[in-house]
Amino acid sequence: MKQVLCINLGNTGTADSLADAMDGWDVHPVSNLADARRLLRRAGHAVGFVLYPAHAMDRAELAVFLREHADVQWIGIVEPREIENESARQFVIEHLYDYHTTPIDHVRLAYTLGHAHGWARLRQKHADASSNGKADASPLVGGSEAMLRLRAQVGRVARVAAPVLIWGESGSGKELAAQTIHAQSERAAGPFVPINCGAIAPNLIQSELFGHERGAFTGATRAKVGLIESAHGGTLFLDEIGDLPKDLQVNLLRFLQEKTIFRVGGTRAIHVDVRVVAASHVQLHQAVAANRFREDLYYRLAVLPVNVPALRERRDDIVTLAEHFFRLYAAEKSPRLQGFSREALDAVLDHAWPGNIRELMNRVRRAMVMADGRLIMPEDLGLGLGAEGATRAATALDDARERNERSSLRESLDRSGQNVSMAARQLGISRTTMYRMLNKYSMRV
Ligand SMILES: Nc1ncnc2c1ncn2[C@@H]1O[C@H](COP(=O)(O)OP(=O)(O)OP(=O)(O)O)[C@@H](O)[C@H]1O
Repeated sequence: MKQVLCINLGNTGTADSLADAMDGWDVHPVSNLADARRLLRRAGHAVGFVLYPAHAMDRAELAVFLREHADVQWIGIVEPREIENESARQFVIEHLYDYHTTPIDHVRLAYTLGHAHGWARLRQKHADASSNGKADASPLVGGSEAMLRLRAQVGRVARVAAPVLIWGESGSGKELAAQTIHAQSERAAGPFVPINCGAIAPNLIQSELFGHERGAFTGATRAKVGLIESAHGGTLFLDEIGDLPKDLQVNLLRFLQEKTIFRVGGTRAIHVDVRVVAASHVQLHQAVAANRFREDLYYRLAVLPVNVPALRERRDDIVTLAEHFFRLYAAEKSPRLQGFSREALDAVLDHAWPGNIRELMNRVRRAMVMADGRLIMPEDLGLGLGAEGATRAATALDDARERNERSSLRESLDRSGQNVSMAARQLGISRTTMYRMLNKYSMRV
């Protein structure tokens, strides 16, 4: 049965009647956007219903969500009095494939849904064909549906100048997606300047980003161009934007609005022409809700949202990527080593990849050094599956993942003599991610 997502943020009744009346369709109702994201990632719906929300805040969040999932054909259900409203009309025009007013005529709605589904499939085939043709041009390896969608999304946002907000787990490829956006944009000949907002000491971040004038503070013996200025004509990649201290969030917002900066200790406004691509491993709207991130800055940055899926959500890519990294690091291997054994590939497919693509890359590199025969064996990858692998098939994916994550953490800590930095390196994740995971599982070092 074909599946249709139904987003209902607060309206009542209509969603249930849709679920009952749409013969031949499996209607998945959700009442919040976190569930909608989860379901979409899992089922990859081609079409969806959107019940036009009554509250402005819901509408703003929904608009961001719909832009993020513009590959889905959305059909709006709107009350007749709402459609008299210009903002509702604009919403429909910008985000929806079609709309119906209540009371719903289910026969007519079924026609629309059928058309929307056909249209979605046509667009998907077209996107597949064009991204296959350009496969060599994109550094984003992978042929899974999720990856094709990501490549198409990256290509689309590269063509426009608005800010991009990339969300994805640690090591999933956010920076590579940002680099690809830059390389495919008009600014490709300009600089790509990455900044990890979480890695710069709080007392230095202002002058690192905005630069400083000579004598601005003790030790400032000469003027310094900041990272934002050094990206002039190119793209500024603000990684882990959620870690930016709140006082600097104001400065960044001002820069995004006015396109000028002031160096620390300076009085001259300097015009800087950069495109901003930000990334975060935490859902920024949650940081907004918790008052850790400015709402106005969030909406400025999230004009074009891009989701990078976790590796476990695109399992079709795992072997392709493992083989890609094998070729990439071929110079480091012994000439005898030919590739992966069947068992090693099974182990790779069985692993939950908490550290995503970076972990896969590091494990393949490690295995290429450890292997002493013609083929990489499972133990060369250091995945430590064993009994867990056997029981895995019978358990829910999430449970299996949590157990794998725990045991990977424990093993790497044991191997590194409880040294967190070393263990994080072995797992191919950052220290921050490592601490987050230790915290999540209440593990102590
Ligand atoms: N689709 C892909 N194809 C090939 N290589 C990839 C792909 N995605 C990521 N990589 C590689 O995996 C590594 C990790 O990716 P990247 O640094 O972009 O992740 P990230 O999400 O920015 O990580 P972090 O959250 O830790 O900053 C990089 O070496 C990158 O080149």
